[in-house]
Amino acid sequence: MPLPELIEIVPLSPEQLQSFVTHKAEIMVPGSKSITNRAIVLAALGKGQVVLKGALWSEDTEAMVDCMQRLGIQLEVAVDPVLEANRIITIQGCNGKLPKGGTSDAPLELFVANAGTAARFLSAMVCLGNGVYRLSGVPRMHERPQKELIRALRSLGYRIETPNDKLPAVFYGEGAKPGAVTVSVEDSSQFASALLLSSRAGSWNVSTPPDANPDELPYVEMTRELLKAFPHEGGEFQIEADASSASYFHAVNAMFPKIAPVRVLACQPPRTQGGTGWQIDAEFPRLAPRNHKMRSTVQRLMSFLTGMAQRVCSAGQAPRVISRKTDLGDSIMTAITIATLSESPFKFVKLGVLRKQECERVQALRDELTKCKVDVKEVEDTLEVAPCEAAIGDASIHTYHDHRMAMCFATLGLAAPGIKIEDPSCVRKTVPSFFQILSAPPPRGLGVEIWECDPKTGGRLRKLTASEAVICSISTNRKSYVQSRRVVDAAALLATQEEEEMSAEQSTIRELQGRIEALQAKLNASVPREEVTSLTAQLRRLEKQHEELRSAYAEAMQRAEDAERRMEDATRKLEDFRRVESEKVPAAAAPAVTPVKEPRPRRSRVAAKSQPAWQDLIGLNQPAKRRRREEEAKPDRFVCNGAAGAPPAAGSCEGVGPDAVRQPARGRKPGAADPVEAQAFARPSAEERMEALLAESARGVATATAAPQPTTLKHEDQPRSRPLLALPPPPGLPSGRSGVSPTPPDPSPPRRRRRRASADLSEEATKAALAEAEAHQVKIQKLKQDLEKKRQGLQTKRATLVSSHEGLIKESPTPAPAKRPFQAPMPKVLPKPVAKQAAKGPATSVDAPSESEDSGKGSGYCSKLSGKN
Ligand SMILES: O=C(O)C1=C[C@@H](OP(=O)(O)O)[C@@H](O)[C@H](O)C1
Repeated sequence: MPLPELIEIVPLSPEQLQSFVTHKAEIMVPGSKSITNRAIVLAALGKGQVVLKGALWSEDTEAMVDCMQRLGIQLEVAVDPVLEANRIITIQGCNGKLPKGGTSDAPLELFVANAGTAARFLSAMVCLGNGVYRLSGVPRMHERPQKELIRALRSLGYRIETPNDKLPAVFYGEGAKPGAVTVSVEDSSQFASALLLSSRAGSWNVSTPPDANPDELPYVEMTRELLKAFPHEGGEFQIEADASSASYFHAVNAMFPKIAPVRVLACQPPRTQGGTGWQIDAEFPRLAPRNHKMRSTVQRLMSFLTGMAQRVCSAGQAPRVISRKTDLGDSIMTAITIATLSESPFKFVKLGVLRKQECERVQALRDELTKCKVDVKEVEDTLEVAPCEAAIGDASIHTYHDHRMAMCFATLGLAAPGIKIEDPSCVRKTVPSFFQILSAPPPRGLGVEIWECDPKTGGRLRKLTASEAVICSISTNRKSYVQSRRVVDAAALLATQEEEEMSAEQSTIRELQGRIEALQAKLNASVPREEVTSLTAQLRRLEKQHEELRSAYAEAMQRAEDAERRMEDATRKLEDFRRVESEKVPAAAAPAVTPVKEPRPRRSRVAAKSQPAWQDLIGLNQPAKRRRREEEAKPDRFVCNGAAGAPPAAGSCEGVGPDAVRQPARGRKPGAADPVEAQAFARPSAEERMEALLAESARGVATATAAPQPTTLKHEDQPRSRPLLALPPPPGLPSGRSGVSPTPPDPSPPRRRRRRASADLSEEATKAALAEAEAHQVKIQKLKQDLEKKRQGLQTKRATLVSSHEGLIKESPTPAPAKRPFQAPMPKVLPKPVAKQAAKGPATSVDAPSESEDSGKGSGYCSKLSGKN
């Protein structure tokens, strides 16, 4: 049964503390994880049978034992009568020859959970095997460094396959390969330890870089010392209690120094006090920050005097510095957690490796201590902790699956109230019995009150008994161990399979993405950006000019129509005048002829509009027009004396038409005999007035046709010889306007032509403008054709690329990309409308014009290209 999700540690009460004055808690710390896992490797590679006593039984050592069994190493796990938390492990050495190995198709799977020692030590060891091995762990283990070790092993000639120099990785066991190797310990000292542990069997000469300070390599030193002390040919080996695990109980003494409630049993003293010195953390009791408020009077007086002396010497209290490299190992986390209880500030330095361990420990410590209102600062790889001014505690501690985070803060909770530990079961990694020791009644434990809390509200639910505080995953015999392993294995296998599937999917996705990017790049490269841009700009310019011409043309037409209207008015007036004049002719002089107007198909205004003569409209053919009008005014036949249909008699009315009517008036000299006539002739003659009106309308036409020309037009450049009206009309004008025949020869006399000089000029201008418009249009057509060709080429390319991309998508076995509808890669450089069309998909390709194109509404690039503008 695992521990509850959230527990609260109740600080030791004054009564509890008082009870420890007379009866200290006597705590046995389980075996060292580091030594246990080293000893298992050494025993497995050795010759005879080795019995390991006091071996730690925790997640990390279980992982190692399990891997050994998978490798075919004969191994027995038995209860250790000395300490429930330990085991006696009997191992039959394989003499450097691993019995089992997999194939490249089915490598032998080794799952190391989050055990750094198992991961590193086994990486080196399996290279000595015979076959293929695949090492994997929990996700965090796959993030932890492995690169330098893999590099070193490769340099010795071993084959290792890993995409990122981390786990999971496949190792090819090729037996011993004598050679020398230097390995850096910057990321982890375990790299050097791993090589050293297998160095005897592999005939490797392992060294650390010459500049590496041996004092900074306590764990490598531990390995070297073990190599010397281990019974490689068989025998018994006693594993020391774990000094790092002991640090939590020594910390209780440091927090309550006056009472020092705990006696920590079976732990090696520091080397200076006759200990083996294998474990750097044996130094913890000496270096641990002490809670000054809880010190005895003598201790406080001593501390006061020391502080005074320090203040006098350094004008301020210098922080105490503790280094992760030379002073403490894993137990530095314990020191950091309780440092705030000391009266002096602390500076913990060289913490870089902590960032790459079970979690990012520097940040984790900083964040969780800050939650507890501890004044802690992270400066590069240093944590600076100030003495607490106010009360600390009252926080729910996130443990990041890190056993040491849980144990450090639970320890702090014995002095600081309101500390709750999330996921306390994570202590199973190295001290599964940790909370059992805390809660067990003295002298086997500290009798600490532990509450199960509601994970949501944080409220207390119930007090745990000591037996409930045990993590039951600890198996007591081989059988239960095997059973528990099966469960763990199944879960691990599932996790590994899932991970493999995921990574396979991810790599397929990555591959596809790469191919898409390559295709996109290819597509981008195939589009001649500059050319398209300049052609588009040119086209826009020409379209603008064309537009200007069109509006100028329309304006000119409007003015011409106005002029024509005025001309018609003038003609009407003239005719009226003539009628009046003719009525004045004496009846005798006038032949008795009544002009009968035959109905003739006269051009209606509407008809005239639909079929106008261009010259008529702008007044260039006024004489012709006038003749036509006069022609129309002429009676087709004359009725003499009321006899319709008979030709007039010779001498009387034969051949007499309107001219005959006019003749008398013309022949007469305007004189004063007739006052009415005199008055009439005092005014300008009809002809003169007609002339004036014509001139006026011609002026109007001239002004109209001299409509503003686009400044860009070069008049002289335009081909003048081309018949003006053969041009297609500018777009937007009624088509009838363009249907007129070429200009007939001008029948007007030279005098009239002179009068029409300005009109002629404007005709020239109009001709030139239209010729220029036509030239532009030809140019535009040409450009459009070019563009169309290019665009079609690009469309074809794009279609090819898209279809090949779709092919790729179809090829892909993964459902992931298929879930997302494929977005055809947009040729970014295409002009907007093309891009729009491309986005619509292949259905609106160039070959199948879009609806908007058909309906003529398309203002897009394609509709323009297909000449619908
Ligand atoms: O060699 C060992 O047994 C260990 C080395 C240290 O790791 P790094 O060298 O990776 O810091 C230590 O933190 C770990 O708990 C045990």
